[in-house]
Amino acid sequence: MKTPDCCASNGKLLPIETLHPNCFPIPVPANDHFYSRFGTACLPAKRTVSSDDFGCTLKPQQKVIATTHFLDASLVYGATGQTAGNLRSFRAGRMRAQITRDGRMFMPNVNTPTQSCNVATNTEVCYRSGDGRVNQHPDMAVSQVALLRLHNFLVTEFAQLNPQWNDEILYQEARKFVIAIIQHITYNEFLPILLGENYVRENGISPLKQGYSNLYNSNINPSTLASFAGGAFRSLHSLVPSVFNLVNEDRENGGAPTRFSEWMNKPGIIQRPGNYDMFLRGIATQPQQAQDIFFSEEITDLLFRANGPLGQDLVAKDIQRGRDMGIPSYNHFRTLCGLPKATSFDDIRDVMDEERIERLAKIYPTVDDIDYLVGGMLERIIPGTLTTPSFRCVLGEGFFRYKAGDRFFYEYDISPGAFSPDQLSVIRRFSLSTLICLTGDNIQTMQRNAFLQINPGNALIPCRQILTELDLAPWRFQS
Ligand code: HEM
Ligand SMILES: [Ca+2]
Repeated sequence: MKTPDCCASNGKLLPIETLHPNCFPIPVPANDHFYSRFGTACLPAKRTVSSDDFGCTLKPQQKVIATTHFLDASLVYGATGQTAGNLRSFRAGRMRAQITRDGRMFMPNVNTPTQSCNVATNTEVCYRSGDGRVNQHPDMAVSQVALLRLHNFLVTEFAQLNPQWNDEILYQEARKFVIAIIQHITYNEFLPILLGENYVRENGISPLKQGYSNLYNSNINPSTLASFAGGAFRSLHSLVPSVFNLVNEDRENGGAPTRFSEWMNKPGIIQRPGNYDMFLRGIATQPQQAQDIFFSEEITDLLFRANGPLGQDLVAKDIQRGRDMGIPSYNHFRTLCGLPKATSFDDIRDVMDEERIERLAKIYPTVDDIDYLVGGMLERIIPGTLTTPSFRCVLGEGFFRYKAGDRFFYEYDISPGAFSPDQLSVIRRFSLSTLICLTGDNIQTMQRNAFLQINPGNALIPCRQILTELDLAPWRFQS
């Protein structure tokens, strides 16, 4: 096993005074259900990058976000001009891509896969995209392939509609479209499921059905909230499955399910014949794990284990990250989210079951010590949502700000590049199922709402039918 950073090579804790200041290891109790088998008393963890690391002495210290704050498709195009430039072909607006011998498009490979992926040779697949996490697991890679294919499809269509458009115009128009559909799918299909139909409607989060939105407010800071990235949004790690089902057109298993921890940082599996479509159908078919206090052992015991017997614990890391980032305690978020401040453990009964409160009271000295992530996870789920009261208001606020604070958001007409009303109605009809149908190698059917299970009210329909809604005529330039 590789010697872990910030822990002794035998898996024991090092004396705190000998640690590098950026070390923040996680102590493991001797009776841990898994790690104790290996005699591990210490899980390596490092402090997050902060304003201090950039020589900024202003206090309080702030964490630094390595991507962009906005929903701007930086996973596809990169978060800096330099990355964006490296990913473009500078020909006909296209993104760089690799085309397999049988004509299928994937992201280009990094130069040294052995350094970036868990692969044995530099000839194996390991992708380059706008976000380093592209290779983290097969579904992440598949989602990025879909967006890359969408971009390169759009530039071909736009060039036919507008033979006079040059590389730069084609690239920017396609990029604008891809950003808009990520925003639209997120706000129209995903957030009602996460936060609840009524909540998104009542809090300005839902997209409009027609016309331009006037929600933009230059006083709203759209930066990612620490409590959002370092707390509330991580709660969805509970949904992560232990295997990915490979789903064929009959919605049956078309191959052995792939075990998560065997395919972390090893994306080549998606290029095997038939697999790209089977992963993509799997995203829309396989149920997620429940949003609850249970997590897959693939991520609590075996995260990034490479080929070894033990890995990292994502949930322990998430809790540690909250402390690292100085996220206030659970009680603080109760008051922010409209619940009364708890003066004792008994006061949390309004949102939490007794048995969980008792367990918390055994671990934390006072009710003010409960970590935000832990308290939020243990609250009762709000019916019709995937979240709890102390998470929902932070998630809602975060997503509200990404929209109300982004003057380029697709529903506004305030920037010179705003969509025309006709273009906007095409974007508004675009769904995750459109993306899957359009970018699959040979996917024939999809349910209308790909976030929800196939059922009589959300039945499989031909992709042909879904794709008739994608009419790009409004992109014909009229002078
Ligand atoms: C599918 C498998 C997933 C894996 C293996 C995974 C893994 C990770 C890892 C390793 C981190 C960094 C932990 C740290 O050192 O602080 C992280 C952070 C995070 N994850 Fe996940 N994750 C997954 C899915 C998700 C999902 C579905 C969501 C929410 C929709 C999510 C939201 C987040 C957020 C918000 C962060 C913090 C990012 C930041 O602060 O920049 N993750 N995840
Ligand atoms: Ca779960």
